[in-house]
Amino acid sequence: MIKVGIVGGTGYTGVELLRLLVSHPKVEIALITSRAESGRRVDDLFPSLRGHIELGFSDPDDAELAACDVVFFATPHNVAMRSVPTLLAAGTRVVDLSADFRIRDVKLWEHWYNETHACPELIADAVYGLPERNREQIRTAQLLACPGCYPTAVQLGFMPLLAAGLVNTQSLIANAVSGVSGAGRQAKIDNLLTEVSDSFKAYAVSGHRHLPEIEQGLADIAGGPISLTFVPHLAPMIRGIHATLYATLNDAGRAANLQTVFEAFYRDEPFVDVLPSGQYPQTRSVRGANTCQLALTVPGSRDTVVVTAVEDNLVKGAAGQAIQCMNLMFGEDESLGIAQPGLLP
Ligand SMILES: NC(=O)C1=CN([C@@H]2O[C@H](COP(=O)(O)OP(=O)(O)OC[C@H]3O[C@@H](n4cnc5c(N)ncnc54)[C@H](OP(=O)(O)O)[C@@H]3O)[C@@H](O)[C@H]2O)C=CC1
Ligand SMILES: CC(=O)N[C@@H](CCC(=O)OP(=O)(O)O)C(=O)O
Repeated sequence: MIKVGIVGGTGYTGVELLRLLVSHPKVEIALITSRAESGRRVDDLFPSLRGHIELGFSDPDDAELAACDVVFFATPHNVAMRSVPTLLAAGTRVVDLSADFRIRDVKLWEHWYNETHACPELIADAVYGLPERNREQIRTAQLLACPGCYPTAVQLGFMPLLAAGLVNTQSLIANAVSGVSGAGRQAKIDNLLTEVSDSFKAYAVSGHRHLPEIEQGLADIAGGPISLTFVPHLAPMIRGIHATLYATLNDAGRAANLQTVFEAFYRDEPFVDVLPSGQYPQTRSVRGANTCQLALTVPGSRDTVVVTAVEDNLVKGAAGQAIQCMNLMFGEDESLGIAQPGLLP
């Protein structure tokens, strides 16, 4: 059994890790931390887990965490990087759902996250946890940086086009829409029901923290610099991300059968589903599932290809992808514990 610790078990990604891991056949949850809820039973705070878990929350303690095989950090940025050196030295593997190790350029990270990085020397050792891109490196990773929720949808949507060199790399556009759980569980006036319901807005238009992460990933795929306009939006739904991606086709792109390109690219991927031509994905189809559904269209047979991509921000955008990576890291079937279809209605 894989002995698992979770730091940040009271947040939305933390409780999603719990929901999925309690029925994972190869996992024993050993430790779940929360500073605010230390001492309280997990199923008292989350009655949905009654009968599934007997543990209580405890304060984070690196020595106790180091007794686990793997520790998930479902914490804000600037938390994992304080513990990672100790855990790695003890031989404990780390899956970090936060942004601490996602960006290779430490100065760029410090600029966007407004912090000094606590262990810049370890950033180069971190493997970016997008299995569709880095599967082989993930298998041997000691330190895994899980992608952000928007970056997962945007990279999966653009990847087949960039990998095959079918679009202009300097004029990419991503309009992405998130449900409110993307902002986490902490109390904020902006996230009150009365503020977000029956409304829709763009935010961080001048620059979102996920922009450098997405640009880094897309440049790796394209094999050279790219330029992206990324506009996130908030929609009155609990879970889900819908990304609408635009790219200008080059000569090779105009000549290609793009539906065939996408289907071939993702044919062997268990968690990326290319819809048949003419269908468009909906967030409701992937609620609770580790699936990213994609569709592509060239409106009016002109030069712009439009890709629409959906995922559950808490599953393929966070906890599900983290478990997919853990499965790879421990030599298990990649789909173990995360193969459930979406919840409907
Ligand atoms: N929500 C989403 O859709 C996604 C989130 N992420 C990333 O995952 C991480 C967690 O997000 P989310 O679950 O939404 O966050 P939440 O705000 O919902 O939860 C944060 C958790 O971290 C704990 N925590 C906060 N500060 C510390 C600290 N200094 N030391 C130890 N524990 C701490 C909190 O518990 P306590 O304070 O009691 O210790 C709480 O359990 C973030 O980095 C986020 O950016 C990534 C992809 C998607
Ligand atoms: C709706 C909403 O507020 N979403 C969050 C997503 C942030 C996130 O999860 O980002 P990191 O993992 O990089 O911290 C936001 O836009 O800030």
